[in-house]
Amino acid sequence: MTQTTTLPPVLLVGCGNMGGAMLDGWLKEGLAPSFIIDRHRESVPAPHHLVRSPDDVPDDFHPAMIVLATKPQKVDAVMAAIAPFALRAPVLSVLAGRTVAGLSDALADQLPAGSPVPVVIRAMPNTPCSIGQGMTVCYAPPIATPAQRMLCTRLLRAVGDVAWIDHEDQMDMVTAISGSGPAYVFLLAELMEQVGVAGGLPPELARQIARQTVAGAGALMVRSGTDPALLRRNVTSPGGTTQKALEVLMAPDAWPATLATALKAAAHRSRELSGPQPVS
Ligand SMILES: NC(=O)C1=CN([C@@H]2O[C@H](COP(=O)(O)OP(=O)(O)OC[C@H]3O[C@@H](n4cnc5c(N)ncnc54)[C@H](O)[C@@H]3O)[C@@H](O)[C@H]2O)C=CC1
Ligand SMILES: O=C(O)[C@@H]1CCC=N1
Repeated sequence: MTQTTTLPPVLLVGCGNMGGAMLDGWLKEGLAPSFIIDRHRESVPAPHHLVRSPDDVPDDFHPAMIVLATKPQKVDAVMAAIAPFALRAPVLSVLAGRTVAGLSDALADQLPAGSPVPVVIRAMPNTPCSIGQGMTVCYAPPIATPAQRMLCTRLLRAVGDVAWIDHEDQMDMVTAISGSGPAYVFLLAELMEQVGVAGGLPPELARQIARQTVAGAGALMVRSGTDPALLRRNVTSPGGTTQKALEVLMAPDAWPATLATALKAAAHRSRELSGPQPVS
């Protein structure tokens, strides 16, 4: 029998691709009545409430967690309105780049002098959260309490795996790997399909074999618990077809160099996003 978890209420600010993926996962697990603030989303299922602005959230709503999931460049617009809620509940930010100190200062600037310091916890999830297969890495500053960290783990564990880091600067490389990573895997499926079609396969067949190969390989890695290097060797017959392809892909100036360059570019962009954002 499946046990239904009831997750505590959240105030979700921004419900696009990532906020929506987390919400999808939380809804499947049983989320207590929550408020979702988004300008574009059309509906959320009852008993949850969709509003267009933080000003539309009733003062007597007491979320267990405020989850920030707007674009990093758009979050400043909501800081003033969510600051009062940040006095009652910790803020969980999934924004790429934006640091705990930067977000905490931005919130504190909106509060009366002498107010308690808002607690901001940073997380980097990914879109497979929507099916409970996410990977989220979290960082909490020393002022966050064990209970607040546990609450983050509980919410994020409901939508996938969770890991914690002690050094916030590691979040840039985490973002490059697991935050952006699903896009690289989807690109692999896209490219294999395109090469298949260019090589003369019927498009439907090329699509089927590319997608199922990516899905099946990921599932095998997880379910077997086997090291991916061994799984790769298990496919590679000496003198066979795979070896020929891997000699191309694993050449030092091929995938090892390309992936390193790509991940460094993503991590660099994450660091850039921590700085002042242009007004848009
Ligand atoms: N898309 C992804 O795979 C991941 C995204 N993130 C982070 O999640 C955040 C959101 O990214 P996406 O979901 O991809 O963007 P998105 O553009 O799909 O979603 C952002 C949502 O915020 C809403 N929004 C914008 N301004 C608002 C405001 N003032 N008040 C209320 N809602 C507002 C928009 O209507 C939109 O639905 C970003 O900070 C990103 O760095 C983190 C991990 C993975
Ligand atoms: O592309 C981005 O900036 C966000 C962060 C990780 C995934 N999407």
